[in-house]
Parts: sequence; structure tokens; C-alpha cells
Amino acid sequence: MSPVAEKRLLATVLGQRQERPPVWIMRQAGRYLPEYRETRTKARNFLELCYTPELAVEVTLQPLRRFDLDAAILFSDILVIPDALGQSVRFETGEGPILEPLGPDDVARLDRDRAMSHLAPVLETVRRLRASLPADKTLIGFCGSPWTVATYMLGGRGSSDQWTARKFALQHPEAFDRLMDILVATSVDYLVAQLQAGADVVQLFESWALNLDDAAFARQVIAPNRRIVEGVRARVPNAPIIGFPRGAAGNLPRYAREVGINAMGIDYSTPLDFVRNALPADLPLQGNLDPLRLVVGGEAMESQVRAILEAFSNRPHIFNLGHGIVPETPIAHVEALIGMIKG
Ligand SMILES: Cc1c2[nH]c(c1CCC(=O)O)Cc1[nH]c(c(CCC(=O)O)c1C)Cc1[nH]c(c(CCC(=O)O)c1C)Cc1[nH]c(c(C)c1CCC(=O)O)C2
Repeated sequence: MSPVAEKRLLATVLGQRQERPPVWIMRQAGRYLPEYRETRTKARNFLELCYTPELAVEVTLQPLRRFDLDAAILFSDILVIPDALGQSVRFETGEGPILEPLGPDDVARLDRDRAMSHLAPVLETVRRLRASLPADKTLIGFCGSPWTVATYMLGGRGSSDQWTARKFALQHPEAFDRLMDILVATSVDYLVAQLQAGADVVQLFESWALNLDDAAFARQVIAPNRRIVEGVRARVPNAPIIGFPRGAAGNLPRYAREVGINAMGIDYSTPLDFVRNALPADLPLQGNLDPLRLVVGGEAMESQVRAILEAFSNRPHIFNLGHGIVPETPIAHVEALIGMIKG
């Protein structure tokens, strides 16, 4: 690993405020880039793209060739974990992921023993990225947090209310806890392997940290994420970890206090005043521009970028969107955004 000081984004995760915030863009490799769409045609399907190191390295690096970004994020997906555990996962164009939903009796059939060998190509991608990235670029590894991954495993597809998974957690507590145990253990192995292969920092994507009451938030979000942080740090001391509990709203302070992450991503519906008043002043934060403002550009984007830069100017801050970039985003708007951040 090259020295921390050279990597401004990693240094920020570790608590150092920068004169200008480092920047990366959530889901920065993807369909808004013509070169991504071109490379995508070389794989038969999306998972094959994730498991072919040559192609995955290429799409990871594409956004860095165009924009002055401070980090590369490993090209993969949060749903490689259920795939690695033996659940059927498909990505249909225009429809998103489709999984064979797990019932209570299926949990015992998930096969942890095959998971890491199945994920070996992703780790090869990390090694190749490490070797090809300049010393000042931070390499971000990631996985989905157990609850978010479970919403897809139990529901079979994305949903706005996570109804199937939330009901399963209440109706089948033992099978649910067993599923969480499997996902925690697999995620720890996977993140440790990414760090050992050369990732500088790892991010936990909890995209569905919403719609949960106090007890469900504690059980489904806080506990498994904390177990992952502790499990990773037991094997990689001081591993730098970013948590992104999207939609956590009033639960953000609790997540920040109890999970043990170094830095926290905040979504775009988190009020900037709330950030100032309710979160520790020295906690590094990442976010939080609404991706739609990047689609529209101009003053709709610039006014909020200024507000975000101002609100975070006194703390360690990584500029990012408050959720993933969308395919219809004009490339010129991304250039304008980076220009504003870098000055
Ligand atoms: C929930 C979630 C998923 N995947 C991910 C999350 C968490 C972040 C979030 O909340 O958006 C995370 C993810 N997905 C992808 C990355 C790669 C790295 C990067 O960000 O550049 C990362 C970090 C690639 C991808 N993952 C996916 C694509 C598009 C696939 C294609 O090319 O057809 C990409 C580039 C597919 C995917 N994967 C997932 C969905 C719901 C979809 C379909 C919707 C969509 O297309 O955005 C699951």
C-alpha cells in the first residue's frame, strides 16, 4: 500500500479534513458512459462482466480516464454474494435483479464453503486494479450489508417497501437469524480478502436502511453491520470502513455511534442542518447530492453543490452523490460537477 498522505480520499476517511473535498461518484462505472455500454456487450450477461477480471478492470477504470476522481470503486455488485452462496441470481435489462426467492427451509441449503472460491475472480480484479492505479487514487472495495442483500434474497427482486423480507424476519426469526449469520460471515471473509488483495477502504452498502422500527433497525441494520466491522478489524487491524445506511434518517446518529465505521455516507434526503446538529463534528461524511440534480445540471445542480460544500466545510468530507448516478446523466454535467469541486 502506498502512503496514506498521497491518497486524499483515504486520508479523509481516516479523519483528515482537506482544503477541497476528495470526490467519487456512487455507481461511477455504468450505463451513462458509452464505453461501459460497449464493454458490456463483450460479456454474455452482467454477472459474467463482474467475474471477468479483464473486463471488470476496464470498466472500473473508465470513469477515472474521463474525470478527475480521487477513487476507483471495484466493479462488481452486492448480489455476487447470494450468487456465490448458490442462490440463482439473474440481471434482466430494464428489470433489475431477479433471484429465486428463499423460503425458510432454503436457508440451510446455502453453501458457505463454495463462496470464496466462486468470488476468486473478483479478488483477481482487485489485485489487477491495485497494480494499475496511480499512487494517489484510493481503491474502494465493497459489499452489500446483510439486511440489504437479504431483502433481495427473500423478496426475489427489489421492492420499495421490503415487505417480504420484513415479514420473514418477524415470522421466521430462527431462519432469518441464521441467514444473517451466513451473510455476516461471508461478508467478513470477502471484505478481508478485498483488503488483502489491495483495497484501501471498504464500503458497506445498506441501501434499504429505511422502513424499520427501533427493534428492527437494531436487529437488522446495527447488529450485522457492527459484527462485520468487528470481524474485519479482528483480521485486518484498523481497516478503514465507510458505512452507507441509505434512508436511516433519525437513526443516523445511532448508526454513527454504534456500528464502528470510520466514515458515513448520507443520502440526499438527509437535511444539512440535521448533519450539523445531530452528528459528531469530527465524523467524516460522504455525500450527498441528489442524482437528479446531476441529470438536470446548471443552477439546479450548482446551488445545491454550493450548499453541500458550505455545510461540510468544517469537517472531513468526501463529496459524492446521495445515491447512485442514473443512466440518463449527461457526461458534460459530471464534468461540470467535478470542475466545481476541484475549483
Ligand atoms: C442495491 C445495489 C445493487 N448493486 C449495488 C447496490 C448498492 C447501491 C445502491 O443502492 O444503488 C452496488 C453496485 N452495483 C454496481 C457497482 C459497481 C461499481 C460502481 O459503483 O461503479 C456497485 C457498487 C454495478 C452495477 N449493478 C447493476 C448495474 C447495471 C447493470 C447493467 O449494465 O445492465 C451496474 C453497472 C445492476 C443492479 N444491481 C443492483 C440493482 C438493483 C441493479 C439494477 C438497477 C440498476 O441497473 O442500477 C443491486
